[in-house]
Amino acid sequence: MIPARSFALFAVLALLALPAVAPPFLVTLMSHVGVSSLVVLGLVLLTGIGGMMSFGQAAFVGIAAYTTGWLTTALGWSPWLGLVFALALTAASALAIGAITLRLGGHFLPLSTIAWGLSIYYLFGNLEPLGRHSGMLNIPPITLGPVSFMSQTAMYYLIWTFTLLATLFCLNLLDSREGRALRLLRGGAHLMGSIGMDTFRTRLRVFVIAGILAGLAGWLYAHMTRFISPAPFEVKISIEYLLMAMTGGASQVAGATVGASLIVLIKNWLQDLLPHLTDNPAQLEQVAFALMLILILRFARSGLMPLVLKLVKRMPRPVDVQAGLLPKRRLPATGETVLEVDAVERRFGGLVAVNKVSFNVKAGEIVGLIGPNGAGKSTMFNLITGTLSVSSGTVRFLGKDTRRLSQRQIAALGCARTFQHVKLRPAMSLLDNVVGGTYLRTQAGYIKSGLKLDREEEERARLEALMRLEQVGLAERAHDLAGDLPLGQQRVLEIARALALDPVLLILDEPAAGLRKKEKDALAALLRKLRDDGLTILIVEHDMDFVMNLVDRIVVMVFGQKLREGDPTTIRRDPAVQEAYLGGLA
Ligand SMILES: Nc1ncnc2c1ncn2[C@@H]1O[C@H](COP(=O)(O)OP(=O)(O)OP(=O)(O)O)[C@@H](O)[C@H]1O
Repeated sequence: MIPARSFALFAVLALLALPAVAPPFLVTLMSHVGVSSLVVLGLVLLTGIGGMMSFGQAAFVGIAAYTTGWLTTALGWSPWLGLVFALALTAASALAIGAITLRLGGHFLPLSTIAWGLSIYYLFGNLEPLGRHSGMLNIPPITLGPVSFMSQTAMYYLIWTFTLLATLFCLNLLDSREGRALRLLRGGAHLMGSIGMDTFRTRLRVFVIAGILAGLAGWLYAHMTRFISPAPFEVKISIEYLLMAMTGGASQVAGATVGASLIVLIKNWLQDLLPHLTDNPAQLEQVAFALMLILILRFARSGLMPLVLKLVKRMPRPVDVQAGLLPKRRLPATGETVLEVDAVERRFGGLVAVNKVSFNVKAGEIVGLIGPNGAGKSTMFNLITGTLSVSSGTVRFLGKDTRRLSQRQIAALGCARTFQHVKLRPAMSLLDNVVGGTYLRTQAGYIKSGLKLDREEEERARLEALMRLEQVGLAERAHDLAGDLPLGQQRVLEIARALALDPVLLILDEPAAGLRKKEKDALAALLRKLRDDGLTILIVEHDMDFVMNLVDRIVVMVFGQKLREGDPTTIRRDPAVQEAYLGGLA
């Protein structure tokens, strides 16, 4: 196995040496690979990692190519000014299109990408100043001071400089605060909202980044070929970009270059071969690509990167235990009211899941919310955390009416939660899952992260996560994948992530489910310690021994209504509660 850095260095050196040893046609072909890699890099972020399918990326390549083409030929501007305007226009188009279409769920989003991909393509072919279907000729080469990028070799080096820098930017980004938000997108809006991330904004930002990468490719393409027409920007070419992403391995940054190399080389080989076999080589080429797509979907959904990664040794980055700590919030004094639930009602159509329930939670206490299945406990949690809106009544958290606040705004006030059905990213490490919980306590944005200027803050966030893992007893497995933990331990991992928010109120939905006796005892000891340190805890749990020995106060719900409220001993003896539980508490 080769260390990852040596492998990457070898690949870069091979790219640098290629023009010296390879025939000119291969250099040109590899320039095309570099350009395509940029588009595919955007697709890796957007589709492979973010889970949003786009059949319209070629249109963004076209917007940039036509912008720089027109500015440099019709107005005689410098290609560098062309770059600025090309990227600005692609980013603005992506922002506008994304703002309208990214809220569409399921297959409506990919369908809409086909729609705008087609519209933009037809626009290119019908606008007189853009040369209609004949396109634009005589686009000038890029120059930089005395250097002209007229020759294929010079252009090759320029393209690969941009491609490698963009790859590095994306790698840095994915290992950062916003990159984690992007990697959590597939975990869903509830998971993201619970740790203060904004699903729509994250989707929109990655959509714009993918657009900008396609724009950069378009600018390079226009000044490399020095002629553009609508054909390379149609939906068919967008599908080829998707094929490249899937061939490489859609969730791996390096997969962009691997996939682009393979598909561009195969396409070139087919273009040489097919004219000997048929009178209609273009159509047969489409058939060959369609077949390849089907075979990849059937047999190698993760693409080629898993094979490449088998050759590479990747060590997890150790946590810097010397890094400083993240700022902590001031907790309310013991006894202050943290949560007020007042006559809260939630209806689902005709069903009243929560019916005029009222209770308070004070700072520094552990309150248990119990009741038989279907009593409305999880719904109550969802109302408190903003996952659901109340039908009537009020919820106040730290004195603030939360009815108009989003889930992430409530999380930002200091309300952290775990879920009845665990919401983690199984393919991310325990540490990465927990670092996600520090999102609201850190600030680095996309540019800072991509340029790796976020390291000090990032190390603090990682140390915070390690400390939370230590607190829940999972530090030794920090670099294992979350999906490798048994379900009970995954619940404990969710607690570590919630603690990373530095909350005032911790809301736990069945945290002891799936734990063994010793693990339950350790969890109870941890929760008591957290309470003694000033944290307020609200817990739903079916294990009555666990609850009764842990909590200070209990609220009992039955059929959506509050049945009783009191200390554990009183509640345990209450005949109405015993009846509701069919004797289970006796
Ligand atoms: N999104 C929803 N749409 C329709 N009905 C719902 C929805 N969520 C919950 N319910 C219904 O509301 C009632 C209360 O459900 P809830 O999950 O809050 O109960 P619970 O006390 O948490 O139960 P359990 O202990 O089994 O998790 C149930 O009848 C449930 O079917």
